[in-house]
Amino acid sequence: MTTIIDGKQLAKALNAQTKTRVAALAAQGKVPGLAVIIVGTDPASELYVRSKHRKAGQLGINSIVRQLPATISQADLLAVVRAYNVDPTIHGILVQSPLPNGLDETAVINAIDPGKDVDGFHPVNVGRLFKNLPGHYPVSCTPRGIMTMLESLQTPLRGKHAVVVGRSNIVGRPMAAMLLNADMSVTITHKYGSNLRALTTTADVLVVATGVTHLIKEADVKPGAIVIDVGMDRDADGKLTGDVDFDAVFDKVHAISPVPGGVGPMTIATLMRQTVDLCEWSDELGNE
Ligand SMILES: Nc1nc(=O)c2c([nH]1)NC[C@@H]1CN(c3ccc(C(=O)N[C@@H](CCC(=O)O)C(=O)O)cc3)C=[N+]21
Repeated sequence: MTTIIDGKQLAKALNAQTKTRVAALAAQGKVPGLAVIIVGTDPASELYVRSKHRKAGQLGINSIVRQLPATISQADLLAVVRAYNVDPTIHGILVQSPLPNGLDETAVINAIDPGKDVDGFHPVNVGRLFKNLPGHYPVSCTPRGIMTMLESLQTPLRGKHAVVVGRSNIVGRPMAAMLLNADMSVTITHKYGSNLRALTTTADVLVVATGVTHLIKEADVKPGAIVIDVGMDRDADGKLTGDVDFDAVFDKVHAISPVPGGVGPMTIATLMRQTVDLCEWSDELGNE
């Protein structure tokens, strides 16, 4: 029997824990604060930002959405970020990606206080993750949520082989680091890999984040594998689907995450969790 890794259900459980932690902080007079900066009016970005804002409200997190015009200058955008850096009511700052053309996303990420970097995109936090440093720091929410999904299976990861298909800064690279930190052997490839199938068929854990609809078919997976689909693609009918042909691989694998209802809800739940983490850590991180 194949296990469907139900991201919606896992997100619900995680959000319940987060809500309890928010209540405990409230008893100390603390309210976690999240500032979401969105530049321009891209409908998909507005949709994501709205769902984060709604979830934060449900959990008792103080979420501020700051929508700025696409015509804003780089200097003015940096000034907005810096103002949140020194705002004691804000514990997490998120700049919705992608930024409109003409704005330098790297410079904006670099301007975020690493102690308020709720996306885990700042190079200081990326460096900590890649060095597997001890201590408290934020990491990228999608791969952190995927680690929670893998833990829910209660299958030992140590010594097993993970293959990550995708090398983005948001998913592929930090995912590989987290799996390596979990004592797995890790192979990173991407949609240009000419030997893709030779690699993916050796994966005990296969994480696919390419944006290529149904890139992974039945012949591309190892029997009994755990498959995590990070794709958010539209099929010919405009329906949301993943990078894995779910129906084709289903009977062959041990466990698989669906799209929708898999990684997406866990990304948002992990963002909420990490906002509360940053609030709890704020004394030691020196931003209060
Ligand atoms: N600074 C920044 N941080 C982000 O975390 C970030 C970002 N920029 N830019 C865009 C991506 C995308 N993203 C998603 C989160 C949840 C779902 C999600 O919950 N999806 C639902 C389906 C939603 C639908 O039906 O369209 C699901 O998979 O079940 C999707 C996409 C966060 N992102």
